[in-house]
Amino acid sequence: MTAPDPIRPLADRRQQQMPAPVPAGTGSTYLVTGGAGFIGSHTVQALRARGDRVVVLDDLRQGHAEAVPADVPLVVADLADRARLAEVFSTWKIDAVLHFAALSLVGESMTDPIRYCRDNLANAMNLAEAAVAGGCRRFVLSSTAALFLPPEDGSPIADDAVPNPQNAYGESKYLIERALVWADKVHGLRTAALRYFNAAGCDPEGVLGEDHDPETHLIPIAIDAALGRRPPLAIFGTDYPTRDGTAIRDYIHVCDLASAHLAALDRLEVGSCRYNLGTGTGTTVQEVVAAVERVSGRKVPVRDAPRRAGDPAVLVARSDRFQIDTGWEPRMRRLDDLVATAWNWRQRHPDGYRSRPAAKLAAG
Ligand SMILES: NC(=O)c1ccc[n+]([C@@H]2O[C@H](COP(=O)([O-])OP(=O)(O)OC[C@H]3O[C@@H](n4cnc5c(N)ncnc54)[C@H](O)[C@@H]3O)[C@@H](O)[C@H]2O)c1
Ligand SMILES: O=c1ccn([C@@H]2O[C@H](COP(=O)(O)OP(=O)(O)O[C@H]3O[C@H](CO)[C@H](O)[C@H](O)[C@H]3O)[C@@H](O)[C@H]2O)c(=O)[nH]1
Repeated sequence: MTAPDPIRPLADRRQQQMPAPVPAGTGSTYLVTGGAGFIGSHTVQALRARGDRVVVLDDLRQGHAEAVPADVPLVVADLADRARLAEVFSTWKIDAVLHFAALSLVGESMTDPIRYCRDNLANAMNLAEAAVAGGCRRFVLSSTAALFLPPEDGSPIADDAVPNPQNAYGESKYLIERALVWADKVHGLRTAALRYFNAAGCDPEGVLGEDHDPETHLIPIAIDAALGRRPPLAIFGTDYPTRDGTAIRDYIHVCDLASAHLAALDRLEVGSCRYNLGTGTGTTVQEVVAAVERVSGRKVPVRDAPRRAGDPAVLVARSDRFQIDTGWEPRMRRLDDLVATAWNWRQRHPDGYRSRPAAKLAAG
């Protein structure tokens, strides 16, 4: 590569094969896989806000080029493509990898477990191999609460709880965590496995949001049901042993997860680690519905439905160790505030990223 090309307009970026290197500057360069997706794009925003250089790799199967800032190189590639990965690490000097790109739906993993275990593990290993060959020493893995069999009493799950996945998605992430232990022991690739609980909400400015096709996550579905943009919300399970019979999750704001990644990158200077990331507060499906109704001022039409395969009754995190070790803490603690950010995004982008004009995007 010679002199950097100017960043191309959005329409061209979807076809872009290998963008120009980031211009030289100070600070680190981070490779964010899945950086056009929900949590990845918010993390790119946080990295850029503190002045870091970022390269995004995403094949856009779920992600959106519009979610990647115009001046951030976007490599449109599948992690299965090892030659492209090697090219990325030879084009840029990558200081750390943040690995978000994965198959990540609990329900789908219970109908296609082999694909989940194979693709998630193989793609992560392709990436780790390219990182090691490229001299990269830090790797942050998007892991999950689905690693755990929740305690019967519904108490918060600590970082040192023994993993016991209840679905193939969780198993695939545990396989990656295990394999990366060996990448550290043998190759010195330090890894932070961040087990997020339920990521939710959106950028408070309403620039970035959650836009999946199909959407499976509770809060955006409840919002669209309130708006009459989809059928009534199916409540998966009303006979759980919880305060109102619906399942309990720990909803953590996506911007708090993004800031946790910045803290984890610093934490990796000390060595490999694994942490649970949540708020420590459990919320039922019914309580989420009530919050959407308060924030939107609209009724959320609902219907009772059977439990979804692989769904535990209660998943709540203990993340005090991460807070003690790094000083990080979740800032968006009120459910209504969190839901309001998702509502704000939907108001401003009724059709998701498609609502956003490309010209405006390229500018910011
Ligand atoms: N959303 C949650 O509540 C949650 C909770 C725990 C863990 N996680 C994990 O966090 C990560 C990000 O989740 P998300 O909700 O932002 O998902 P997302 O689907 O919005 O983002 C994932 C991105 O990765 C890309 N991608 C997927 N497979 C790819 C491949 N083979 N090659 C290149 N790009 C690929 C997609 O196009 C998408 O842009 C995932 O690894 C997920 O397992 C998410
Ligand atoms: O239409 C819906 C959608 C969801 N739910 C319920 O709402 C809760 C949250 O479901 P989501 O689909 O929003 O999120 P999950 O808990 O299934 O999974 C999310 O968090 C997990 C960790 O807790 C994983 O990491 C996963 O990647 C991520 O999608 C669950 O009890 C689910 O059964 C419904 O009742 N109806």
